Amino acid sequence: MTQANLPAPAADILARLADVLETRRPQAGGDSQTSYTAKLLARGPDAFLKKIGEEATELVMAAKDGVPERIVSETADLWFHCLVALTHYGLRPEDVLAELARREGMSGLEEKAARKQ
Ligand SMILES: N=c1c2ncn([C@@H]3O[C@H](COP(=O)(O)OP(=O)(O)OP(=O)(O)O)[C@@H](O)[C@H]3O)c2ncn1[C@@H]1O[C@H](COP(=O)(O)O)[C@@H](O)[C@H]1O
Repeated sequence: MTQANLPAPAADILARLADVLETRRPQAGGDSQTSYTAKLLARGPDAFLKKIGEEATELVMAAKDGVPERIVSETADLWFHCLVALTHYGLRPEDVLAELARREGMSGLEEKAARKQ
């Protein structure tokens, strides 16, 4: 899907998904019987952190195979589980987007060199 075909600005999609995930928290009454996210959040960090590891590995395998559809699908799975983790820790995709915005235009090589000083 190209940028032009996206149904809404990407940040809106992430924010809307995060809004849904917040309703799945145990404190918000998330129901493990009807929601995958609620089940994952109720099981605690070990459960969703393990999923992040699995999805990252699946993305690596998809990338090695070089099939674009699978790379996109596995990346979506990985992003979703990262959003579940952010939800647990009371963070939002906007926090990550702000960090990426802060880094915009900053060379990765310069940033790494600055870290060493
Ligand atoms: N974007 C997603 C999303 N991406 C992936 N997944 C789920 O992530 C799970 C993990 O994928 P796997 O390939 O590992 O499948 P699996 O072997 O069945 O997983 P496990 O049983 O081993 O955990 C699958 O059940 C997928 O359906 C998602 N589940 C939900 N969402 C979004 O979250 C919203 C809320 O979902 P619920 O909380 O389930 O209502 C949905 O409306 C969607 O917008």
